[in-house]
Amino acid sequence: KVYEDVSQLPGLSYDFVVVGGGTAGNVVENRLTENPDFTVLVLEAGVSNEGVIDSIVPFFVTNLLQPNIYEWNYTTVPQPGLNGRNVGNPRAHILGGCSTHNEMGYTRGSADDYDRFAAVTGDPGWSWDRLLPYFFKNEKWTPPVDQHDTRGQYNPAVHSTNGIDSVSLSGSNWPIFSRHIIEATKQLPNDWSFNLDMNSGKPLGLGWIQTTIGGGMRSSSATSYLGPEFIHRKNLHVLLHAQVSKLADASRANGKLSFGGVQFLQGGKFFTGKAANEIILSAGSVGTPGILMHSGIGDQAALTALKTPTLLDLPSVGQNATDQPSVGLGWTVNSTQTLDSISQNSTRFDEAFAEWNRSHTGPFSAIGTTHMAWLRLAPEELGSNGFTDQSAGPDSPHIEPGGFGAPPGSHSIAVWIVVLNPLSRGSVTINSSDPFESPVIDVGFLQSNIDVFTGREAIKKVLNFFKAPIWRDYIIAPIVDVENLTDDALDQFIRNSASAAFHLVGTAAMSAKGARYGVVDSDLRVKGVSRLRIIDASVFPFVPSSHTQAGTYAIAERGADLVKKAWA
Ligand SMILES: Cc1cc2nc3c(=O)[nH]c(=O)nc-3n(C[C@H](O)[C@H](O)[C@H](O)COP(=O)(O)OP(=O)(O)OC[C@H]3O[C@@H](n4cnc5c(N)ncnc54)[C@H](O)[C@@H]3O)c2cc1C
Repeated sequence: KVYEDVSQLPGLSYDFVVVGGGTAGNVVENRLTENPDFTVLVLEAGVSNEGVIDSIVPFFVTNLLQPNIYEWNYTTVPQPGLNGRNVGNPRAHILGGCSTHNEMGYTRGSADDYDRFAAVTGDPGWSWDRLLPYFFKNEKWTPPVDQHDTRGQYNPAVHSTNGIDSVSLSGSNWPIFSRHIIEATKQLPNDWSFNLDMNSGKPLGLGWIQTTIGGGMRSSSATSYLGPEFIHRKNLHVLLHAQVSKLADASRANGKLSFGGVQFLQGGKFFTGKAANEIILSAGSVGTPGILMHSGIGDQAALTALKTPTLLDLPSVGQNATDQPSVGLGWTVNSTQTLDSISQNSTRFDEAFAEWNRSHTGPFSAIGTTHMAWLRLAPEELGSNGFTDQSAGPDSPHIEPGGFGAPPGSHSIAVWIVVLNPLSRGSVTINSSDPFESPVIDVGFLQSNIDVFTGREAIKKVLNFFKAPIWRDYIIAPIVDVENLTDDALDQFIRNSASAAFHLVGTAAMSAKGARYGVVDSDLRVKGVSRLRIIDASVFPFVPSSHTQAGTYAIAERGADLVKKAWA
């Protein structure tokens, strides 16, 4: 059951306390409470997702990214690589976490990505082959809401219809634009081959977008893992408006640190949720390292400077922060079949909303993006410029010219270009001993020249894509003309316009047991602490060459299994 007030809870002593009812947290709590003998308390700082229309209607996705109560409203520190600009770093403050406000793209990444996880942790359980069953446990492949013929748009063999979180092809495509896109893959088969399914472990090429949408509505970890068939379990208690300040009741047994509970604030008062078995941090790539540091787990020198007593010197906490820089390009087009024809026209907007209210169909049932593409730079392109390949392997893309179709203005199309495997790293740290102060988020964007080079080559590839003959009568003009810029000018364009893809990971990264770096071991246990695990996107050792929710779900499914087995 979901509770709004701590006084409604039957008590504060549980077998497990999960911090954060977000994307990963809700998977963990669902799977743990499959065992009726386990009691689970979930502490979520944010608000309820019930009835939040901007979260339910896929077309309204960007409304949630404005400063509002559903957001922690973070920005990064000024980024030298972005000529001193800071960029937004949205994090959801609502049940379901970022799965309740993200852009719903469902992309797993490459098999190489996860095989690299297995290699750096020394645990084959994180390899693609061993994680695929966990992707399947999460995914409930669902027909698109318009029931269109999906043959030739995905490969059923790499999907599961038995999971919990709905994934579907778009229920509203833009036929003219889509025809052009697919024709362009035929005209440029070498660089832009068609890929039937980007979620097979081999994502290279261009294919139809898959999204976490079911029946024309967003499927989040809150609507799926806490759906009606689960939320009434007697052993599952989810408390909203409960912001965790730190781990509590520290003790040492056999030289190992452990915590008996979690301190949280609600309605101006502090409480402690007690965990007899384990505490699981699922507060995300910003929240989790912050809670660790405020609990005295982190770099000793930094904690001492803030007069926070160090209980465990673990310098990797908050380091290795990785997000993907992204730039947008747009073109005005010779077509009225563009999103702005709805978003800028109140009559058509009202019609589309009425259709969605009637049947959850029509343009509001989808996000407006039709396709995604995943490309590699040639090894010799990197080598001749003195760079080393940062991708996880030969089937992994370096760049995503994704999000084809979203409009920046009137009768126009846009492409978002993402540098998928940045070499630059940043950090999430604290500069106050007050746990309710915002953490310091530094995404370290474009500090490494290879990241700027990759962005520049990506832009050139996208410009070439729109030179395919099929676009001749469709594209009118670029919104910002970067065609004839020198490389130096293009680099400045990137530094002046890049923002984040919002795929922050790695701030509590896994490493091999015994490694002298990293925050959790390959069983997701915090190194040097007993009965404390981290299960969220912060444990990724590298950002996958994709968006991050599918990987987060798979990690959470396996993480929950590890916990269940430990306490079986
Ligand atoms: C705007 C945006 C768009 C995105 N689009 C996509 C996309 O299209 N496709 C994709 O694959 N990925 C996307 N992502 C990334 C993806 O959604 C995230 O990587 C993933 O959801 C992270 O899951 P998580 O469980 O680690 O954290 P979250 O889902 O953020 O969960 C953390 C939860 O912990 C809570 N919390 C934090 N601190 C505390 C505290 N102290 N006390 C109590 N509770 C706390 C938060 O409120 C939150 O509910 C997007 C992300 C953003 C922000």
